[in-house]
Amino acid sequence: MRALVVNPGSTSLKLSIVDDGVPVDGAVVADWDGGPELPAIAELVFRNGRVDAVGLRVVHGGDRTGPTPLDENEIAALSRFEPTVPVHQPRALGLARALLRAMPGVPLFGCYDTTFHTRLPDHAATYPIPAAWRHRFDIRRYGFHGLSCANALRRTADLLGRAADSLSLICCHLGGGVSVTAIQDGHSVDTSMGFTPLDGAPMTTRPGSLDPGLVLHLLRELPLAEVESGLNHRSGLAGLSGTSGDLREVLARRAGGFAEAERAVQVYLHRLCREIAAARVSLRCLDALVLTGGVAEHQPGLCAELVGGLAFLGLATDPAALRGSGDRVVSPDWATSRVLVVRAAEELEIARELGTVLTAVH
Ligand SMILES: Nc1ncnc2c1ncn2[C@@H]1O[C@H](COP(=O)(O)OP(=O)(O)O)[C@@H](O)[C@H]1O
Ligand SMILES: CC(=O)OP(=O)(O)O
Ligand SMILES: [Mg+2]
Repeated sequence: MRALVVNPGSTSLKLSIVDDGVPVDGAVVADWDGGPELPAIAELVFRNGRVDAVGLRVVHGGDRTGPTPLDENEIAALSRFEPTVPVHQPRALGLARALLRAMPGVPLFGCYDTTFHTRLPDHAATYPIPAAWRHRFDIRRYGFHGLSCANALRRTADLLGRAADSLSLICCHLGGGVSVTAIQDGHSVDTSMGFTPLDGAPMTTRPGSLDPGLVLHLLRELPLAEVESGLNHRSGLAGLSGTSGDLREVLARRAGGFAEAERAVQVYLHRLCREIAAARVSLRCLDALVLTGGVAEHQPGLCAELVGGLAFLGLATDPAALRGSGDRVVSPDWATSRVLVVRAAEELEIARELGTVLTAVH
């Protein structure tokens, strides 16, 4: 089966062709403005020939436990999550509508970040707020980056020669968005992103967890739209460092001796360590910490700093292994738990999910 995979992230749009589980071609629209980018999609499909199906990463799928065919009704149903996921959901659904028009007759499926977290235990998913609010507004921890977690789990099982459902892992996704997920028995048992992808560790432009009283205070002082845009687009590393929030830029400023950039990195690492330590509480043991996403793939120095703060969990990195490339173990043999760096191959997970649903249909 040849699949076109469309992955709209907060900082880029990634397009891939996956042929029987093997990525054969791709394109990345960096600094993506949210448009449907049909010329880039058309060029990729033209170069590779007909595709059997299209898989679109949709960040919020509610309680959907697997891919669903996207038609006008399903897109309308998914649009109820646009207000709580304003950076991703409207853009993904805009792409869905454009793909339906541009590629009629090719099955289009939504594949969801939330699916991997649908079996979160009740105590991890439930917020301590009035029951009436929880029920009326479907308020619970949904969790995101699940396609990346599923891929990280599969790759870790391969690399460690273990069955996926026997592993206790912490998966740390470090991209435009950042999340930390505790994985046990093959599924998510706790995760740092919550009702929305604003929660958890600081990100490129999002703050991660905040005192709810702080948000209430801002809402008394500023219009809702300004608070919303400030928390989605001007917080996190951007807000701390006065840059775009791209870690390449933050680290370059830090190397140039800018104190705000140094503090930004320290806040980022401290809060990440807190989330990782918190995730450990949900696991029976810790077989491995898996680092994935653009930052994990391209910034070995920062990975070493992060893991340096986690020695109390039995974690360490090996400098020579960190300098290597590809999916790999980067911890020394003497460490109690492994550390791995794995590419965030969400496209492979999406293609795998498509393969499963299409085989079931035929
Ligand atoms: N050398 C690099 N090349 C690409 N991205 C990098 C590099 N170094 C750090 N990054 C970080 O990776 C992030 C992008 O990660 P990625 O997983 O592709 O994000 P997303 O899927 O959210 O768009 C950028 O925000 C950037 O800070
Ligand atoms: C959910 C989320 O934040 O995704 P991304 O990292 O791709 O922006
Ligand atoms: Mg991403």
